[in-house]
Amino acid sequence: MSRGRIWAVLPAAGVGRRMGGPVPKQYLSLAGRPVIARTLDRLLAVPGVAGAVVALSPEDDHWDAVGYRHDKPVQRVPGGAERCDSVLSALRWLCEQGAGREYALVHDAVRPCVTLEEVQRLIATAADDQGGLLGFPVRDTLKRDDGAGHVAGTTDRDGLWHALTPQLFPVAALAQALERAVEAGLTVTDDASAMEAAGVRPRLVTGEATNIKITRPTDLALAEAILQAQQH
Ligand SMILES: Nc1ccn([C@@H]2O[C@H](COP(=O)(O)OP(=O)(O)OP(=O)(O)O)[C@@H](O)[C@H]2O)c(=O)n1
Ligand SMILES: C[C@](O)(CO)[C@H](O)COP(=O)(O)O
Repeated sequence: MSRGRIWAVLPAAGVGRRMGGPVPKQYLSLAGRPVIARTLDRLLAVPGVAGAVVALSPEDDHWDAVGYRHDKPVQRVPGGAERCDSVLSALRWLCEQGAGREYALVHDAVRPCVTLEEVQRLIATAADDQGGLLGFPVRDTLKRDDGAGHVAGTTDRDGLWHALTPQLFPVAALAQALERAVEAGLTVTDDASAMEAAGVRPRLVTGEATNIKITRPTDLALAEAILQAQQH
C-alpha cells in the first residue's frame, strides 16, 4: 500500500541518436500526437499519480509547441548529459518541494504504450522502501558471440528478465542512490541498478512486452500498431 504521493518522473532530454533525424524521438508524431504527450496521458491517467516532472534538454525548443495541458500539475526541469542526470534533476526538484519521502514513478518519455493495468500492478506491489520495476522474463534462447561472428556459447536464460519502466522508488532514496552511483563511476542504465548498488533488492513486477521503448525508426510503426491493438 502506498504511504505517500506518487510523482511521474519523465526523463525526456535525450537526442535520439539511434533514431536519427533532426527532431528528438519524444517529439515525433505517433498516431497524430507527440510521443511525450501520449506517454504523459497514460501516466497521469493513473489515479494514484499526483502530477509529473519532465526533464528536458536545456536547449529544448519543442516542448512549448506541444502545449501540453492536464488537470494535474506538470513541471519542467532541466535534464542532464545522461539519463541518470536527467532523473536526478527531477528528483532534486521534488526534494526541494518537500516530496523526498514520497514516490517517484520513473518512466521513459519514449514508452507511450505503457498500460494502466501494468502501472497499477507496480504501484500495488512495490510502493515501499524496496521499490520495484516492471519487466518480463527473457523468452528467446540467448547466444554469446566470440567477437568474430561465431557462437561462443549458449547462455542459460533461466531467471533473466528484460527491464522496463516505470520503476518505482522513494524520491530521496533514489536520488541518493543515483548520486552515489554517479560518484562511483558506475554505469546506471536504469534506476533500479542504482538502488541495487545501494544494497536494495527491488521487486520484479510482470509488465507487458508491448511496453516498448521507441529507440530505432521501425519502433514508431510498431508503437502505432500496439496503440491500435490496445483500442480493441
Ligand atoms: N541525457 C539524457 C538521455 C536520455 N534521456 C531520456 O531517457 C529515455 C531513454 O533513453 P534512450 O532511449 O537511450 O533515449 P536517447 O538517449 O534519446 O536515445 P539514444 O541513446 O539513441 O541517443 C528517453 O526518454 C530519453 O529522452 C534523458 O532524459 N536524458
Ligand atoms: C531504462 C531502460 O528503459 C530500461 O530498459 C533502458 O535502460 C534505457 O536505456 P537503453 O540504453 O536504451 O537500454
